[in-house]
Amino acid sequence: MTAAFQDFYPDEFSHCYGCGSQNPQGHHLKSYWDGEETIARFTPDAKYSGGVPEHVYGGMVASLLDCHGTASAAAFTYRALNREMGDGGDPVRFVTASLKVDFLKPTPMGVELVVRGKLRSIDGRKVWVDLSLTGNDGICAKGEMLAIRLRT
Ligand SMILES: CCCCCCCC/C=C\CCCCCCCC(=O)SCCNC(=O)CCNC(=O)[C@H](O)C(C)(C)COP(=O)(O)OP(=O)(O)OC[C@H]1O[C@@H](n2cnc3c(N)ncnc32)[C@H](O)[C@@H]1OP(=O)(O)O
Repeated sequence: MTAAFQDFYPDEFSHCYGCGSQNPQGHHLKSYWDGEETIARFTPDAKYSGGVPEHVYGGMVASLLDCHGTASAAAFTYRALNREMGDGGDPVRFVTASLKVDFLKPTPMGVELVVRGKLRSIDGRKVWVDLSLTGNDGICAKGEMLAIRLRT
C-alpha cells in the first residue's frame, strides 16, 4: 500500500490533532499524490455536526484543509527539490501561516469527503496551496493556504 505523506513525519513531530500518528484522539488524516495534485479522504464522525445533524461543522472543514494543505506544501517542495520523502535528509516541515476558507454550501455528514490540494506557487520558504473539499454533491468549501517552511 502506498505510504501517506504523514507517514514520513518523524514521531516527535506527529502529535497534530488533525494528522499526527502519535495522537490517539486525533483524526489521522492521510494525504497522497494524485497526479500533479494531492488528495485526502475523510468521513467525519457524527459528533462533528454543525447546526443540524446532517451537516459537518466548519471547524472540521477548516481542519481538514489545514492538515492537508501543510502536508501538500511539504510534498510539493520535495518534488520541486527533486527529493524523496524519507530520504534521510533534513525533513521539510511546514506550518500554516494563513488559511482562508470559503464555505460554499453545507458539507454533508455521513459521506466520504475528498480534499484536494493544488500548488499555486513556491517562493522561498512560502508555499501557496489552493484547496477544495468535495462532498457527494460538488465542492462545499475552497481554501487558500500560505504555508511557511520551518528553518531546520
Ligand atoms: C511530506 C513529507 C514530510 C517529511 C517529514 C516532514 C516532517 C513534518 C513534521 C511535521 C509537520 C506538521 C504537521 C502539522 C501541521 C498542521 C497545520 C497546522 O495547524 S500548523 C499550526 C498553526 N500554525 C502556527 O502555529 C504557525 C504560527 N506562526 C509561526 O510560527 C510563524 O509566524 C511562522 C513560522 C509562520 C513564520 O515566522 P518566521 O519568523 O519563521 O518567518 P517570517 O519572516 O515571519 O515569515 C516568512 C515569510 O512569510 C510571510 N508571512 C508570514 N505570515 C504571514 C501571513 N499570515 N500572511 C502573509 N504572509 C505571511 C512573511 O511576511 C515573510 O515573507 P517574506 O519572506 O518577507 O517575503
